[in-house]
Amino acid sequence: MTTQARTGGAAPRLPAPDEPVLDVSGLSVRFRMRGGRRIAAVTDASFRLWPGECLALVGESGCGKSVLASALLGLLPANAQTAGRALVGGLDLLAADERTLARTVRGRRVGLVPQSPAAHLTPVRTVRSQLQETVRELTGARGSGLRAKAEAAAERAAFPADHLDRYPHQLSGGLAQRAATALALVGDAPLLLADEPTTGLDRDLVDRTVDELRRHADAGHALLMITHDLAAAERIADRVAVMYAGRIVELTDAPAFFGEPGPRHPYARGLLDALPERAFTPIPGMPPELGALPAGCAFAARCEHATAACKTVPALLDGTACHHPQEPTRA
Ligand SMILES: Nc1ncnc2c1ncn2[C@@H]1O[C@H](COP(=O)(O)OP(=O)(O)OP(=O)(O)O)[C@@H](O)[C@H]1O
Ligand code: NI
Repeated sequence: MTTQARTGGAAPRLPAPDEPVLDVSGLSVRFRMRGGRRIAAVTDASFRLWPGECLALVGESGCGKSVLASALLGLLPANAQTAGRALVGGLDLLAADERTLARTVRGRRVGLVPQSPAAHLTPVRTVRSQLQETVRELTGARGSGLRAKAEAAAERAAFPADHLDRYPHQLSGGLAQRAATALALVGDAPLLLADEPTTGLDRDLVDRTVDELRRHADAGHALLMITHDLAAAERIADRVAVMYAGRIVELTDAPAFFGEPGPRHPYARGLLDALPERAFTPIPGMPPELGALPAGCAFAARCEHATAACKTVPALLDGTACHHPQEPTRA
């Protein structure tokens, strides 16, 4: 499915600096499976995103990051059930019907750099043609302005001009990624969701893409950046949200997270300590199945600090959902 809207008109204005661009509360997503099994992909996520802010959403593969983003765009499959609220400019994205999502949300209020760009590009059309169509739909540009705007969009995402006449199957993963980023920036949506926007790029291009996304945020847009790449997160983010088994377990300022005093949730500490440039010590054990979550804290089975208290689910208090938040001890 294309994530760009299909009708003409100007992009919505950016909200005032004192209004959140996105206000998510109690967002949960369940997948109903055959045999009555339910997968708890996202549970009770609450956060706000402000104009000009980048929030990096990090966590191991399968913890629910992409499902959270898909829920905001109404892109979940039919067996998904959502609960909670996600307000953008007064509209609850979780309650909006498909027509509203297609006409006013995707590409306009909320842009998406999808996790699998190749699957989101139209296979039978060149990158130039897709960019021009998106520019026409989302900005109303016509005639010669169209070509120039499409080329400028490509340039912003470091997509080489001499590859614009290629078809998606003629692109490497990294080039498809950049084409998807270019498409996502066109509508100038107040909120941009970037799901692993640097996958398949070498370090220079990671930095270039991240810096372009940072400029996009600095221009007043809100950016939710989903990534495995903690170095990229450190480079771009104002705040960091750590997800574990479908829940946000830590939500804190990026400098405090990556520097001093460091994360307070033992899982978040473990994520950082697993980095080669840090302790290079992986967290022992595996995350639980989202179809069979334990009662209580989902991290307890892997946590050296776990006690009987961890048999209940900890609330997110002061940015950490843990019964034993770690106090700063780093040297
Ligand atoms: N359509 C679906 N039906 C059932 N389960 C699903 C569906 N889509 C996703 N899931 C499950 O939801 C969980 C969260 O998936 P999600 O794609 O959000 O993970 P992620 O954090 O984005 O991982 P990655 O970093 O690998 O992209 C996974 O356990 C996944 O198997
Ligand atoms: Ni994902």
